[in-house]
Amino acid sequence: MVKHAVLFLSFAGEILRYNDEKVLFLGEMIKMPQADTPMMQQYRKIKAQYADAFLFYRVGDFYELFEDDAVKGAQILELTLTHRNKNVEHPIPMAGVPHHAVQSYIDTLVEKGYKVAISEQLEDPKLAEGMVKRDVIQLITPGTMVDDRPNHAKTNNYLTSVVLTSAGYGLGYADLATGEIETTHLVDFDSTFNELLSLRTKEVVWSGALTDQQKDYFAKANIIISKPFKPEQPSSETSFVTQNLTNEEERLSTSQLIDYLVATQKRSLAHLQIAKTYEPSSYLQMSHVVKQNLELLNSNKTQKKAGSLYWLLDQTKTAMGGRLLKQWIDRPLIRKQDVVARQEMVEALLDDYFTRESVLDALAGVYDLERLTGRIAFGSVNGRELLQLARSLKQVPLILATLRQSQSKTLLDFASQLDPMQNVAELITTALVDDPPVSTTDGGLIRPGYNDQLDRYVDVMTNGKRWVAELEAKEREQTGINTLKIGFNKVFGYYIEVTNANKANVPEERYQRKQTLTNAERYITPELKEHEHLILEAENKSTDLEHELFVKLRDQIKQYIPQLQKLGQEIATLDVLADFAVLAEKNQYTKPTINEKDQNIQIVNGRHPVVEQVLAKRDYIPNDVLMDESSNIFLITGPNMSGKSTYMRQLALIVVMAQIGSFIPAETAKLPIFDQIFTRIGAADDLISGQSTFMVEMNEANQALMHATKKSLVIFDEIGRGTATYDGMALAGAIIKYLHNNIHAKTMFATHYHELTMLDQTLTHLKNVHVGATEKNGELIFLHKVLPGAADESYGIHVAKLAGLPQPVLAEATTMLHQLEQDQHSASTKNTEQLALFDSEDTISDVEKDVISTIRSLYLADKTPLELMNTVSQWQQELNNED
Ligand SMILES: Nc1ncnc2c1ncn2[C@@H]1O[C@H](COP(=O)(O)OP(=O)(O)OP(=O)(O)O)[C@@H](O)[C@H]1O
Repeated sequence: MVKHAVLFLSFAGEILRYNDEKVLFLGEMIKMPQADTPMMQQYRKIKAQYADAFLFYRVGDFYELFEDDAVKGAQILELTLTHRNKNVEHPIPMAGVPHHAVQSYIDTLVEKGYKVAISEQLEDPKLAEGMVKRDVIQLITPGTMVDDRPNHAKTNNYLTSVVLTSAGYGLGYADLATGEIETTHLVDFDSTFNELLSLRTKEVVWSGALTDQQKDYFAKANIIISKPFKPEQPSSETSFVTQNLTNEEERLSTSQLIDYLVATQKRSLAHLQIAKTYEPSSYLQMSHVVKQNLELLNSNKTQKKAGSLYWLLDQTKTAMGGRLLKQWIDRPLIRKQDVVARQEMVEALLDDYFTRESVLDALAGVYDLERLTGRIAFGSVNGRELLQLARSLKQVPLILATLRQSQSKTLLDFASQLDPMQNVAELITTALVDDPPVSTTDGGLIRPGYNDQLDRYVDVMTNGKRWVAELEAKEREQTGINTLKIGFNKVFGYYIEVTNANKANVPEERYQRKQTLTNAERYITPELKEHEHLILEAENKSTDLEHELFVKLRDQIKQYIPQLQKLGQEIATLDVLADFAVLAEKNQYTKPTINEKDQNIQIVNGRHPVVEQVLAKRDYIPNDVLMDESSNIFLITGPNMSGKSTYMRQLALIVVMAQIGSFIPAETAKLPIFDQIFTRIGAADDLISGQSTFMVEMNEANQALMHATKKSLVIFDEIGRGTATYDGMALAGAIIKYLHNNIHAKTMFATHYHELTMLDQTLTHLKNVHVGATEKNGELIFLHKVLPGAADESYGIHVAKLAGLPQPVLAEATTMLHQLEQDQHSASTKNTEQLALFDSEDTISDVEKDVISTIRSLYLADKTPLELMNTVSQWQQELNNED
């Protein structure tokens, strides 16, 4: 009995869940072997087209997952895994989510790198004959997810697309939320992959083959690779977006990108913009690793925004400004006039307190115009969001009026480009009420007076409701029942309700009993039903009409998408520049003078922008950076923790800030324009390529040696640490010499190898500097001041003391240090001689040259081990004879 009850309950559950399906069909489903039900056949047919996605299959009020999707989905989403018809031999696993909560489940899956295909019922199940038609209405993937959560608003989500032709790689990317599209062409896989990392893409549409190693790189970088969709005919969107592209790789990759968007989105994409081309070399180039090392967007430790340059700089008022600032940090400028144009705006806003404050106030009222245009294009915008658009547009005249009052030509010029688009604001505010509901289909959206027909319906409804209120009063009087009331519900419509206590006074001849409750009876009368009909009809018609009017309004605004996007970009620019002005004032930043004639750096009292915020400001010790031709390379020594890294990073961050147009943390500064920044900083292993620390170190050094120019900035922190001391020192020395003789890039090189400080005797453009520290009563005091010359002592033991190592260990280390210093005195003299070799190939004797050339030409496979030993012994003799 109990078993039967349980069975019944489980069927009842299914019936409830499928209450939108035909009952007859339900019966069929339960009786038939599951694999053969028409529904499962339909499911499988759809699933076959979306094999790499979770298929969310709509059944009534639920989205169901079946079979493998159900098993995997239940685990990831923590859903209860059930089975369809547990009695058959192979019950089908299933798991479901209620339709109203589906978004959070989709977000979770997509964030984890999966794709989700949404299969909807395409007809009303009540009207459908037989099987309800279903199909996928959208494929949501990591690169096409439009994340509307507020804390994601300042982040672009770029879908990328790559093609490979005989001429090289084409790369296109789009942010579906805002419609921005850019494209470029690149020569090799490495630079393409680096660009993908810089874009922080989660999904790349890739045509062509990939090696296992390349696939591995993508997997480690959490980038999923999707196959392109190849349409039979180019879509209108593709033709529109690619209309200006002449380069073949750029055109192909962008077409592939848009084809993918069209195929997955299956909805209007009217907000997609005409693709812009860009050259990575038109910006200050930094590899993804360099950006990470410099903590431009995320802190190295936490991988979060806090502690990064972006974190420091981002006080923008709008999400659009936040996204633009990120893009600027990713791509600093390299043309002086572009930097100066931004600086002029910052200066104008900084100098004019009134203008700045009024602009900031107005910006605070501006919503995300770019993303709103996306929602308008998709057709998913609601009344509240259209009003957000209108309210944002109403801020533009305020901004304009403020800018126009200013004395600054730069601000006046900026104002002259702004189109306030008040016609769009008017369209919206005349059509919509002040506080519309979220839904666009339930009425309550349109302002009275906007449409005559709608006003007439509203009249009927209000009159009808007034009539009902009057009827209630009249019935109370006639029956003498004071508690009589007229109510409404969706099932019974209007009814008269009388409590049980007053039942006896009901005029049975007029009232018709409709429903019995525990405490009351409900009645209807013919005249009440007649008015109900009128009211409901007007209500139905008015909600339909309101929706129709709303869609018309939305379509009207759709025509203005390009202008709205342009305005969004201009407001974002103003937002970031006003932000720079605010920071300049708050943090006492100064405008750097950009020099084009030479590569000299003159920073007086510079500060590290992030470290100075973290420390109490008065604790930060400013430092100069004065580098000219005669001092292209700074060799920096000093104890651990003294501030070597901070000093070097300070320069790199100041360069980035200057080239995005921001003012910088210094008293005064003259800076050249840098073309590239290279870094080797810290011991952060390269997680993506899985290389060892030393290999990463050498690779990064190699990037600089191969690609740096006179105009580049090279920051090397303790190169050579990852291998044996002399090995490392020799490599470090050779690298410095190569940079010095062949590249002439501005270089900062921090090292613990004291022996390297000798290089200043032979390398004329190298300058030793050290970060000062002093001892007081046996304690180490960091001065954090960068001073000329090399540091003369290693303070390792003092740092160990600061770290709290036990006293006996410190005492023992001190004794051993003295011992080693004595023992190694002669050895170090020899090392110095060895190092001198870097600069003295000429001092190699003829015998040594002979030995070297024999080693070079020796073909090892020809020799037995014994012969080799004899050869080596002969060399030894020759060399020793020479000594
Ligand atoms: N100019 C400065 N003024 C004040 N404090 C500073 C300054 N420079 C560095 N510091 C402080 O010293 C700490 C250590 O600095 P940093 O990491 O640059 O030292 P380092 O010499 O590179 O050390 P290591 O050789 O161990 O890598 C910083 O976290 C910061 O708190």
